Parts: sequence; structure tokens; C-alpha cells
Amino acid sequence: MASSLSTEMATTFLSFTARPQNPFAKIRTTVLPVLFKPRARNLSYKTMPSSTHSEFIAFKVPRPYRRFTASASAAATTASEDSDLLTKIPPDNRIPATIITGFLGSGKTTLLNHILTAEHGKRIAVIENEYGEVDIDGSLVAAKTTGAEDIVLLNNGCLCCTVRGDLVRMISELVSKKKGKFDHIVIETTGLANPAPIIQTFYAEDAIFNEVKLDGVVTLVDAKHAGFHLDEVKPKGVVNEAVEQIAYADRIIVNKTDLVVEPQVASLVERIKNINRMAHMKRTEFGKVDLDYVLGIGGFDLERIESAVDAKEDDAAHDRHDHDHDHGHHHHHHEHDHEHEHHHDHHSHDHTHDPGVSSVSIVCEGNLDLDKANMWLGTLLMERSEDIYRMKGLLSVRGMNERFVFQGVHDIFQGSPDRMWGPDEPRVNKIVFIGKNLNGEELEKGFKACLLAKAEPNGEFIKMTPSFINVYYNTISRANYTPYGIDFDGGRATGRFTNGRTEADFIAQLLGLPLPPPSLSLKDEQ
Ligand SMILES: Nc1nc2c(ncn2[C@@H]2O[C@H](COP(=O)(O)OP(=O)(O)OP(=O)(O)O)[C@@H](O)[C@H]2O)c(=O)[nH]1
Repeated sequence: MASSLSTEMATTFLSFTARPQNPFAKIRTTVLPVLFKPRARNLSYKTMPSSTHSEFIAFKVPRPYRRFTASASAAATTASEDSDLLTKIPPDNRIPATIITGFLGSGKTTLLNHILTAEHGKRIAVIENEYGEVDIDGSLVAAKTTGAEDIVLLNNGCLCCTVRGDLVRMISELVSKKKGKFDHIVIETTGLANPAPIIQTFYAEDAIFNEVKLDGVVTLVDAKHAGFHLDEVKPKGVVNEAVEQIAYADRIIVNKTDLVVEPQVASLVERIKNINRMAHMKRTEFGKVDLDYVLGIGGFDLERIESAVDAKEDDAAHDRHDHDHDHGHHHHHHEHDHEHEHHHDHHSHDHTHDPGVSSVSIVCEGNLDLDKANMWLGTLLMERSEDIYRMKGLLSVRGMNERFVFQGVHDIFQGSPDRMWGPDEPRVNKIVFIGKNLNGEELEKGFKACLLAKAEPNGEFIKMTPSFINVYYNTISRANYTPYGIDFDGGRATGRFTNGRTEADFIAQLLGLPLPPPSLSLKDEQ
């Protein structure tokens, strides 16, 4: 039972990968729509009209997509063996793509050249985005003889704005014409690019999503000039690209360290950490890093989540109250630290003077109630998806023997089961949020409210009153699967959110009426 249940959860979580047609669209959530949009069973992908107040997407993901959202773990495959769903998760064979970003002059092209000239045996296709009519960087990038199969230039606009469509076309063309001839795509953005829309392109566009997976975002930071750009106060509504580029990074390279003294680098590093605790950071001169530091990062980078959270805990232990007002801003820079029940429970929150962009991490032991988590996350994304730049985490879900890992970029949410929890391993949830004006206490409170009471053992199902019946909606909580209905006549899961008969069934029996039909058998006109 546990394994079919976990498969079902996994399937539903996997299908949370929403790919809105317009990544700039204000709010779209991958979670809540399921509660709002009934009868979506025949849709492969549907967006409600944008004129309605809620731009929800409801979709039932067709099988082929599942393979792409899962980083198929052995555990997931094993767990699915006796299920009619996800019986086998094929390996993710999509072509990895790396985005190299960073402010003007930070060393992107230098790093790219390093990648192209190094020995790594990979055949790399490069997409170079140069803003302006004349292709300057193109001629600076190591030529084709270096091993890059293709260097494609997009030089009539910025990738994140005007030429996003070109990027989609270019990647599609690369894939359709040259598939098999290269192993990796590297995209260098302009120095003024906001990475968010570029990242979203990898999820939002079917043509790309089905063939290419985003491997990671690498951000170069100029050790000498970054502070100045981070300080820059932009007009209301205008993003500070330097901050955004750091916030979305999976890897941060603090470059040009030869131009500054150590304390300057150290203070910049601290500042970067306040914006993004999740990314791994390295200091370099002329972008000289090991190539596996920038290529082959892998979407979830779980180790990073764990170490980000752990490092944060260490920091918090050493420095419970850290007040820092160095730029005359009235930001209350402080650490919140809450010890709850035992030492694992902790969240931390950094406020910085960098337009309110900061990281929040939550660590707490316990098992999640999926209905509650679904609702909480859905509501959170509905209300705050614009401000939540990135989130990553690993969760302990009731009834699921595997760790559930997820990541999100604004309203895009993607997750899959990971390895099994160890027999004696504490089931600790770890989440990191990066975003604007995050309230750590509120996030922690919301998350903790989704945990089961400690008395409820993992995997035990409690008789539930059917507050709603949920079969066709794309949600984690399905009433048409075991163990629901185990006490019903014939032990069938009938779409009743209960072990057996519902109040309506009892009333029907008392009145001598046939039992109300389970929602599974409802026709549209019913
Ligand atoms: N001193 C020093 N110079 C560097 C380093 N890395 C790159 N440079 C130089 O800095 C200048 C800009 O480097 P690029 O690699 O072109 O930077 P970029 O980020 O591609 O620049 P844009 O395309 O303008 O955004 C070049 O002259 C590089 O040689 C470094 O670590 N130290």
C-alpha cells in the first residue's frame, strides 16, 4: 500500500511542473489550480483566460512529460513497480543547458573561453547573446576549432527581453538539426540580463522542455565592482540585475579577485551569501574553475540545500544577533532563530539592503500532511510567486518512503521522489527560499502548520470526513486510490475520501436509496 501511495504522490507532485505559456504572466500556480478547476481530466495543458481574476492552469500531464520532470531515482522506480502509474520512470536523456550570467565585464566570456578550450571531452553548443548590432563577443569567444560544435549569436536584443523567442527557436533548431552532435548547451547572457525569464523559458516552452533540461545557472561576480552595482538603487519596479543574477544562481564565481584585497572579497562574499545561501561559491581569477563546477551541476543539487541550511545553522549558532546598517538603510538586519522542541527545528532569515532580496531556510523534523502542504504552497505561490525567486527543498511526506525533493522558480514547481529514507534517519524537512521581502517567521509558521501532529505515525491513515471529493483534480490527495475505501463494500476506492461509507451513504441507506455514485463514475452532465 505504501508503495502505491508514494507512487501516486510522486505522480501528482511530478505533474506540478506548470509551464505557463507566458512566463511574464503575473501569477500562475501549479498547485492550487487543482482545487479550483474541476474536470480537467482531458486536458493536456490548459490556461484559463487571462481576463479572469485567477490565471490558473489546470492540466493532467500526459505520460511522456513525466519522464522529464523526474530525475528518476532507483527508489522511485522500485516503489512504482506494483502501480499502474509511473511503472517505469525512464532516465532523463534531455540535453543539459547551462546559463552563464553576471554583470557587465564580470568575466562571462573569459569563463566561456575557459570552458571551450579545456579538456573535458564534451561537445558544446554555445549560444552567445550580445546586445547591439555588432557581434563583439562572438569574435572574442574561442573559435570553432576549440571543439564547440556551434556558436550561435543572438545580437539584436537581450535574451531576457526581446529575443526570448529567438532563444526558443535557436534551441529548437539546434536540437532538430544537430541532436547527437553535441552534449551540452552553454548560453551566455548579456550583462544586463535578468535571468528569471530565461530560466522560465526552459519550463514554459514545450519545444525546449521536452528536449533540453536546465542544468544550472552560473553567475560571475566582479570582485572589484560588484558592490557598486549591488548598491545601486533602481527606480520603483525596476529590478537590480546584479542582485537578480546572484539570487537565481546555482553556482557563483567571484571573479577578478586579483584586483582587490582579501577583506574586500570577504565582505562581498558575505553580502552574496545574504542574497543567496543556496548557491555554491568560488573565488577565481580569470574564471579558472574546474569544469565540473560549472557543467553537470544537476537540477536539484541536493547537497547544496543541505549544506546551505547546515551552514546557516552554524552561522546562527555563532552569531545570534547580527545587526548591520552600513548603508544608512533602515533595514533591520537580524537573525531569527527559533529552537522548537529539538535542535533540528530552525529557520533563519537575512535581511539585506539589497532591495529586500534574501534567503530563508527552514529545517524541521516531521511528516507533512499533503492536503495541507498542497494548500499552503498553492496559496503562497498564488500570493507571492512574483517575490519568490527560487525555492529548493527536500520533504518528508506522510506515507512516502522516499525523500521528496523539489525546486521552484516563481510559480514553476518541479519535484520528484529521491532516495529512500534510512531506517534510523530522522525525517527532517529542509527548504530554502530566495526572494524579495521574505518573512522567515511567517514562512516557517505556514510550513509547520502542514506537519502532522507528532502522535500521528507516518503512513497511518485516519478516517476522514469527506470535505470534498477529489478525483479529477490534479492534486496529491486522490480519493480513488488505496487506502481510501478499504472498508467500503468490496474494499474499493470509490472516490470517497474515507475508509468506508460517507455520511451521505449512511443517509441513503437509511432512506432506502441507492448509494450516491462515487465521483469516479460521474458523467459531465452529472
Ligand atoms: N584582472 C582581471 N581581469 C579579468 C579577469 N577576468 C576577466 N578579466 C578581464 O575583464 C574584461 C571583461 O571580461 P569578459 O570576460 O569580457 O567579461 P564579460 O562578463 O563577458 O563582459 P560583457 O560581455 O561586457 O558583459 C576582459 O578584459 C577580461 O580579460 C580577472 O579575473 N582578473
